This record gives sequence, C-alpha cells and structure tokens, in this order.
Amino acid sequence: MGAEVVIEGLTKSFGRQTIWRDVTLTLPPGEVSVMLGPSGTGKSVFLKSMIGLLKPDRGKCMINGVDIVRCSEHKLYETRKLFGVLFQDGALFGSMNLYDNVAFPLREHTKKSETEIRRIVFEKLEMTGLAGAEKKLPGEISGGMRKRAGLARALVLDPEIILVDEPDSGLDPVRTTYISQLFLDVNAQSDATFLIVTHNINLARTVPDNLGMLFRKELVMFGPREVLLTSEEPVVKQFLNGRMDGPIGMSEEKDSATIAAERAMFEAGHHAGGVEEVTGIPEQMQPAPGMPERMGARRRKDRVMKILHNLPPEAQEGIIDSLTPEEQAHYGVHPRHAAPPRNQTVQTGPVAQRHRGQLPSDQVAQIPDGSWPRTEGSTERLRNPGPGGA
Ligand SMILES: Nc1ncnc2c1ncn2[C@@H]1O[C@H](COP(=O)(O)OP(=O)(O)OP(=O)(O)O)[C@@H](O)[C@H]1O
Repeated sequence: MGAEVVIEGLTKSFGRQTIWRDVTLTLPPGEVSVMLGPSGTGKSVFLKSMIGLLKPDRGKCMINGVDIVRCSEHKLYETRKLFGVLFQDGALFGSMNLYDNVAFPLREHTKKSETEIRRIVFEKLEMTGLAGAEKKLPGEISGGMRKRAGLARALVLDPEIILVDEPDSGLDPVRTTYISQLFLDVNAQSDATFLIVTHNINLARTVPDNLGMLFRKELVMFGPREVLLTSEEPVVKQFLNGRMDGPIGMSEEKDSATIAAERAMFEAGHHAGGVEEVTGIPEQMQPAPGMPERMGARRRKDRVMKILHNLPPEAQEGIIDSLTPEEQAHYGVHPRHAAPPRNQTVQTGPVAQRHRGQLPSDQVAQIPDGSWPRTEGSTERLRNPGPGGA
C-alpha cells in the first residue's frame, strides 16, 4: 500500500515573496489526489517541497514517520526512494535510449543484475504501452510517449508515492485522457499514493478521489472530489468553468475594483469566455477492464463515509449517489430523492462549513472491522500490505 503523506502548516517563501502559507492536508494512502491552481500559484514548488528539493520555511511534511522538512540528509535520501516523480517533459536524458533512461534509477540506486534490470525495464515499458520502443531516443518520439517513458522510469523502484507535474502540458485532450487512464491503471496495479498537479479541468473532474486548490497563497480547500466539484466558492467555480468572470485575473488575482468593472461588462453582454456553466459531479474514470480493483478507491469509501456528516450537503448527496444500492444499504444511507426506508436514519448532517485542508488523521484510511464485504484477494492485500506497505 502507498504511504500516507501528512502536511501541516507548510509555508514557502523565496526571499520576501511568499508562495503559499499554512498548507495543511493529508494524502490518504493509495488514493489519487489532484492539486489545482492558476498558473504561478506554486504547484510545482509544492511538489518540489514534498520531495525535499526545496526547503519550506515552516511546517511539517510527514512520510512514514519522517518529517522531510527537518530530517537529516541521510533520512531525506532514504525517504526520497519512496517517490516516483513524473516531471512535465519526462526529464529524460536526451542521449540515452528509452531502455537506458528507464534502467537509470535501477543502476544508480540498486545492486540488481543486468538480467533483473532487463526484466523490470521491459515490465514497466509494457505497462506504459512502450513495448518495442526501447531503442528510440527521446528526440525521436512524441511528447505523449516521452511522458509515458518518464512514467515508466518513475515506476522502476516501485514507489509508494507518485508525484506528477502537469501531465497534460503539451498534450491534446485525447492523449491527456489516455495518460489519465494510465495513472488509474498504475494506481490499481501498485496501490501507490498519487498527487497530480494540473490546471486541466477534465482531468480534475474525472480522475481523482480528492481535489484541492491553491489560490492567493493559500490552500482554498482540499478533500473528497465531491466537495470541490459542488463548491460555491467564486474562485473554484470560475476555475472549473475557465471564465474571466471572477477573482482570478490575467496575472493570478484581481482587486475588487477590477472585479466590479468586469462584472458590469459581463452583465452588459460581453462574453466571459469558457463554455456554458459546467456543474455537478461527473462519473469518475475507472481502471481499464482486466485491471485489478483500486484498493485506494475501496478504502476511500469507508473513509469518506466516516466523515460524511462533516461535508457540505451537496457533496454528501454526490457521494451517496455514487454508491451502488448494495453499498448504500451497507452504509445505511440512501439518495436524498428516494424515501428513507422505514426505521432508518438518514446520515446527512446539517454541516455546511467551509471544508478546509485536513482530513482528520484518525479518519484517514482506517478500515472498520466487518466493513463492506471484500473479494478474497482484496481482503488479503489489505491485511497484508507486504514489504514496504505503510
Ligand atoms: N527556485 C526559485 N527561486 C525563486 N522563485 C521561484 C523558484 N521556483 C519558483 N519560483 C517562483 O514561485 C512561483 C510559483 O511557481 P510554480 O512554478 O510553482 O507555479 P505553478 O503553479 O506550478 O505555475 P504553472 O501552472 O504556470 O506551472 C513563481 O512566481 C515562480 O517564479
């Protein structure tokens, strides 16, 4: 199982420029999370801080009991081995063919024989749809293939946490969906914890279990996808619809006078851009047929049902609607539009509080005893996460 990442009060500045402050969130193990944010809000800086390439000024980033903000160089080196990182351009060595690029971390960080390396490299190339391309140089392949090669390389050390920086950059919408499918397939096969930073709305709406957003040097929110997708926060709504109408401006944010002047312009009929308003919670993408079930998604159901009463009503409704009738019966909930069965209480709380940041750590990915019935294999994996399991 992937590692849990607990971030508390993280703050990063460059000189006098604060990039973001007091970021608090938990990446639940084995789940897929996406961090959104307008350009320049510090998403890449956030990823780099998580792997210790940049040093935050304050706060904690705990991974398997190690605070990577304050730990020794040796601990940091060891903890970094838990990460696989896919950079925007794949970050491949231009003079090495794909085979050597993918083999590189194994040759650098392990004592594996060339036979074993060959087995692993071919396995990861196959997994990322690159079988047969091993002799190609990065300059001879498309941007999409370069990203998949970067992913193959990120996977060779069997990471517990996979960080992805703007997977859609330079890709058309269809290729972006294919690489999103690949992330979910890899997640199903590895149960690794994913964090993807992007401003791609399609990806954000359909891929992750959890969604967050950075804006104005703060984490606007982070939590189950249904919370952000049903949010009434102006900045979230504007971002999800890609419109000019709202607090996000040409260079990150607008002052109130500009917002008011633009509002008047849009009310007078000027097109605010974007398409018609997109609302609601689209169905989440699933692993391709033949892939194992996503254990992270299964654990998430238990986790989210435990915090359901703390979520805004629209998010509660979306979560309940996404369950099968059997799951709804198991958790003792039913859709708001259906009449409650007799003698059964509806678990929809009155809480409409702004859901900021943290999923309480005592509610993250704890599987209750006698929980939702599991298939044999999945029960086994949950009980015995195996070597390297969190
Ligand atoms: N090493 C650095 N030294 C000084 N400033 C930096 C450094 N790295 C990033 N920044 C600044 O931090 C801010 C956030 O940059 P970052 O690349 O993280 O934004 P982003 O949200 O990933 O943007 P985009 O979506 O456009 O990639 C920018 O103002 C950038 O200039």
